[in-house]
Amino acid sequence: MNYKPNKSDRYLLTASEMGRADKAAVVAGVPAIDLMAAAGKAVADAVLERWSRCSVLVLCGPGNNGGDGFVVAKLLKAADWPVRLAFLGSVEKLSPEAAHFYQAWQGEVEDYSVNVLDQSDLVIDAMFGAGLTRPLEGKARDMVDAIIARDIPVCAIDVPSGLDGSTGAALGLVAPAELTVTFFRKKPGHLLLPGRGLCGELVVADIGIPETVLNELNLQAWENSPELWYRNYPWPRTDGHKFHRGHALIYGGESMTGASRLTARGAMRIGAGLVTLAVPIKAWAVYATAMTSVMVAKLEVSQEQEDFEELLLDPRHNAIAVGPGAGLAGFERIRTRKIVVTALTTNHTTVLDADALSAFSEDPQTLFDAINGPCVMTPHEGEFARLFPEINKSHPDDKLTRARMAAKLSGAVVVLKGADTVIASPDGRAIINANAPAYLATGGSGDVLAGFIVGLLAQGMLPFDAASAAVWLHGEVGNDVGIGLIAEDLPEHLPKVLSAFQKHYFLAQKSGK
Ligand SMILES: NC(=O)C1=CN([C@@H]2O[C@H](COP(=O)(O)OP(=O)(O)OC[C@H]3O[C@@H](n4cnc5c(N)ncnc54)[C@H](O)[C@@H]3O)[C@@H](O)[C@H]2O)[C@@H](O)CC1
Ligand SMILES: Nc1ncnc2c1ncn2[C@@H]1O[C@H](COP(=O)(O)OP(=O)(O)O)[C@@H](O)[C@H]1O
Ligand SMILES: [K+]
Repeated sequence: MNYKPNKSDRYLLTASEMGRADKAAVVAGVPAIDLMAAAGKAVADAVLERWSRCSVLVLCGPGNNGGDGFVVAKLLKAADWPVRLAFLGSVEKLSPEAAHFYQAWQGEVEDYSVNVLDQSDLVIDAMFGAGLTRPLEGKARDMVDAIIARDIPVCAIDVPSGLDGSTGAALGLVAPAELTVTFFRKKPGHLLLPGRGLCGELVVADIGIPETVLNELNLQAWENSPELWYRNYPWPRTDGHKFHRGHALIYGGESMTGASRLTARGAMRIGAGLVTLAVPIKAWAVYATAMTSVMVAKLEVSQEQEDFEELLLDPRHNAIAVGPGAGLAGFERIRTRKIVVTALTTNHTTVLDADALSAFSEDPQTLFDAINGPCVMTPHEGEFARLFPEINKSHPDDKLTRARMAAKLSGAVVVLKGADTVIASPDGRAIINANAPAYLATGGSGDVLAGFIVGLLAQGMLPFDAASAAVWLHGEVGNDVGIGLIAEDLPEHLPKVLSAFQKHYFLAQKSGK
C-alpha cells in the first residue's frame, strides 16, 4: 500500500486551477522565474536519477512548458550530457520568464524539424503542457509522429504533449512518455484514461508554490486514498454488538443467483452486522443452501414487492442493495423496477447496480425522480450510456465531468466504474480511483463492490465516503490477489487488506505513531 499522510496531497488541479495556483503563488511573493527554475530543476533531477548519460534532445514549445525545457537543457549540459535543443515558436512571444531562460541557454537553437531526432537517445518533451487547447498540427504533429515511429524514449514535462491534463483525453496525436514530471499536484488527466497510460511513471515535484494557495481555489477533486475517508471508517467498537454494525438487505433475483450472493458475501466481509438476502420463493432453496452467515428471506409469488416492502418496515434494515442478478427478462424487469422504486420511495439508503439501472434504460427520469434519499449507483460504462445518453453526447471525452453531471442529474452518488473509476457526489465533489488492477475485469467483481458499499452504508458511513472506501479497498484486494483473481476471491481476501489498513490508519493513530 502506498500511504501519504495528508488529505490535501490528494487534490487534483485542472489546467485553469493550476494557472490560478501559479498566479496566487506569485502574489504570495514567489517570483514566476523561480517557479520555472524549480520546475526545470525537478525535471533535470528526475532524468539524471533514471537515465545514464546519453544524447538528449530538448523540444521546446512556444509557451511556459517550453520555458521549463530551456532550464532542463542548461542543467543537463552542466551535468556534462550531450544536449541539443529545438524551439517551436518565436522569441518575441515568450513570457518574460521563458525568454529569460531562452537567453540563459546559450547553446545552439536548432530548427524544429524531424531531422533533429537523428542520433537522439532521449527526448525531453517541453512542447505543450497545460496550455494546449487543440490537437497538435503541422510541425508539432510531424515531430510526435516521428518520435513514435522511431520509438525514442520520452520524458514529458507536466503532461505528454497532445494530452489534455484536465480530462485525460488525447486531443489528437500524443507522444507517450516513460516518465512525466508534473508540478505541485497531480492533474485529473494523469489518472484518467487514456492519459494515465500515456504518462508512464509520474513524479510530482514541489516547485515552491505555497500550500496556502490551495485555500483560495475551492478544489473539489481528489485522488482516492484513505486520507480522504479513514476518519469516518466504521471500526468495530469494543462495546459493540452485531446490531451496532447495521443490517444490509439485498434483493436476489430468480435465475442469476450468484450475483447477489457475491454482493451479500461482500457486505458480510466488510463488516455489516447482519445481511439478509430477500429472494423470490422459487429460488429460495438455492440461496438457502448456498449461504450460511447470510440470512435468506422469502418473497411470495406475485407479492414480492409487498413482502419486500414489509421487510423495509423493519427499521433495522438500514441499507439496501438492488441490482446484481435482479433480472431484466420479461416479467423480471417489471419486478426489478418495483423493488427499486419501493426501496427508494421509502427513503432507505440504497445501492443501485447492474439490472436495477438497466431496468430504467427506457425512462431514466422515472428512476431519478424516485431518488430522494441517500443513494449510490454503480454503473459501468454500458449502464451509464443507457441512463445518461445526453451527458455522454455533450462530454464524450471527460469522465470526471460525466460522473459529476450524472450525480447532479440523478441525485445519487455515482460510481462510474472502470480502471479509472470516478466517484461523484451531487454536491460537486469527485474522487478518481487509480489503484485498481486489470485483474478486476472479471465477471462478478462489480457485484462484490456493490456488497462492499452496502456493507459500509449499513455501518453508518455516508454514501460518498462509503463508495470511495469500498472502491479503494476493492482495488487493494485486487492487487493483493493478483493475476488469476476471480470474484469469489474478493470477499475472502478482504480481511488481509483490512488488517493492513487498520494497522496503519487506526491502530497507529491510536497509539500516536
Ligand atoms: N505553476 C505553474 O503553472 C507553472 C507552469 N509551468 C509550465 O508552464 C506550462 C503552461 O504554460 P502555458 O500556459 O504557457 O502553456 P503551454 O506551454 O502548454 O503552451 C501554450 C502555448 O501554445 C499555444 N498552443 C496551444 N495549443 C496549440 C496547438 N495545438 N498548436 C500550436 N500552438 C498551440 C498557445 O497559444 C500558447 O502560446 C505548464 O505545463 C508547465 O510546464 C512551469 O513553468 C512552472 C510553474
Ligand atoms: N481494466 C480494469 N482495471 C481495473 N479495474 C477494472 C477494470 N475493468 C473493470 N474493473 C473494475 O471491476 C469491476 C467490474 O464491475 P462490473 O463491470 O459491474 O462487472 P460485473 O457485472 O461482472 O460484476 C468494477 O469495479 C470496475 O471498476
Ligand atoms: K509536455
